[in-house]
Amino acid sequence: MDAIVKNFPQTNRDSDRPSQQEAEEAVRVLLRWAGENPTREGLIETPARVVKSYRELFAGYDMAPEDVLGRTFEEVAGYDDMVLVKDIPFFSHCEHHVVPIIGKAHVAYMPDGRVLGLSKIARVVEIYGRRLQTQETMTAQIARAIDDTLNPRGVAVMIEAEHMCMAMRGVQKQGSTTLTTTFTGTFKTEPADQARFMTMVRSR
Ligand SMILES: Nc1nc2c(ncn2[C@@H]2O[C@H](COP(=O)(O)OP(=O)(O)OP(=O)(O)O)[C@@H](O)[C@H]2O)c(=O)[nH]1
Ligand SMILES: [Zn+2]
Repeated sequence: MDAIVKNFPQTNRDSDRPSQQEAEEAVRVLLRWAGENPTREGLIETPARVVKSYRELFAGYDMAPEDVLGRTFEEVAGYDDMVLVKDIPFFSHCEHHVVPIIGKAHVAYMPDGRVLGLSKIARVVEIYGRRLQTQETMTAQIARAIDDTLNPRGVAVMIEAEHMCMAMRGVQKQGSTTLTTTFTGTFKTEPADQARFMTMVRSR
């Protein structure tokens, strides 16, 4: 088993993937399941468009967080306080219904000599967002990826999101927000650091 599959068990190798033709046929079956006629003019190209958009919406299976987190900087004039990137918007899909999750991630860490390029934090959110998810898993995965690659003194991740599977179907509650947090290191052991993270996330 290669390292990527071991560390990121959701990651599917190309050899496990069905052919484009098989994927398009599956879309035709679902269109028929929904009550449609996939041979009508407006739907002829739809299976090809859907499978193409799946590669984009689920592009996170082809990316590994350690690739984007590998590059770090040490020259920060001794800066060793919290770095927080907040309000990172993301779209994901819930693994139960394959329906969108729409939310924002707030990600902070306490550097230990090294810092990350700021865009790399947003890229990690992208990688995990573009997979089938539960919000809890995604929150923990972002924290763990930064912890493992940067070895900071602590990581704090908060995600706030609306689950369309709760809004458009099922219980049909629009506008409810789910909040999840993962704290490691100093954010876990020092209540003051955790409180400062919360205050900074909430400040406008
Ligand atoms: N914990 C957690 N649950 C989620 C997430 N996304 C969706 N769910 C829930 O997953 C559950 C799946 O429940 P099931 O009873 O197996 O499926 P269901 O019959 O479609 O459930 P309903 O949504 O209640 O109609 C639902 O309660 C969803 O709200 C998530 O990110 N985290
Ligand atoms: Zn769902």
